[in-house]
Amino acid sequence: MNITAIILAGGRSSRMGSNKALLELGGLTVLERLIRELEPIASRIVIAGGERAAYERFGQVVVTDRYPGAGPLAGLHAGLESSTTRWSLAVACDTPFANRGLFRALLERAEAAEEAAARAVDRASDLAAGASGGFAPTEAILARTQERAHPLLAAYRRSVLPGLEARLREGRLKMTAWTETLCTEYIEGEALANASGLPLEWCTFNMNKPEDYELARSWLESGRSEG
Ligand SMILES: Nc1nc2c(ncn2[C@@H]2O[C@H](COP(=O)(O)OP(=O)(O)OP(=O)(O)O)[C@@H](O)[C@H]2O)c(=O)[nH]1
Repeated sequence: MNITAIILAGGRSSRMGSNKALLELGGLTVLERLIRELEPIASRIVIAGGERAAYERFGQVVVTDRYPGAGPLAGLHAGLESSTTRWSLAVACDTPFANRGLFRALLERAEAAEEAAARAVDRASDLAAGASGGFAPTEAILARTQERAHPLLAAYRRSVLPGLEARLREGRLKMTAWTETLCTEYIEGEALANASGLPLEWCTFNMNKPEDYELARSWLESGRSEG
């Protein structure tokens, strides 16, 4: 199944004090690391948000938020709007260790969800007209660790777009409040660690503050983070 990858790279990076997407780790910017990991998985990579000029050199599609200042939900919206595939991966530009193993696991779950949806449609057409069998297709697959679900290490079905846009119009911008309304599956615990080949704490690690960046650098230097 073809899948689009959306890297969210807008926002203010106010806690970091400089653009998180362009922080360097192991000789590459975080954005380049993510692109390298996504290229074998995704048919198209979209960088959502931020200043177009800052990202054009990476050779990917760059899209602008249609709801500027509305945060990650607006970035996901811009990316999904430009996506031409039924499912899209979404990843934050501040998760430096998200890797192809994790992305492949999300893609495989999306494929399984799509097959289940297709089977349900077949079953419904065998039943009396109008009967749906009560099946609700999976619309989102999220990584989840003990502390929380990670809506920006996830896959989304394009069908979430109208609901997402409605929330943006209403100014309801909290991402987890929105994902809780979706029909969601999770990849968690050992499955996450196995897929990534990384310690669990690294899989979803994101860098918000300078000390997080320092920690990521020290992990990388210790040689433990290369999968
Ligand atoms: N396209 C887009 N992406 C965003 C926006 N706000 C945040 N993001 C992205 O969403 C992810 C999570 O961002 P946050 O850490 O919540 O916010 P931030 O603005 O990057 O950082 P802070 O200013 O420190 O809160 C990162 O990948 C950001 O680049 C936005 O308004 N538009």
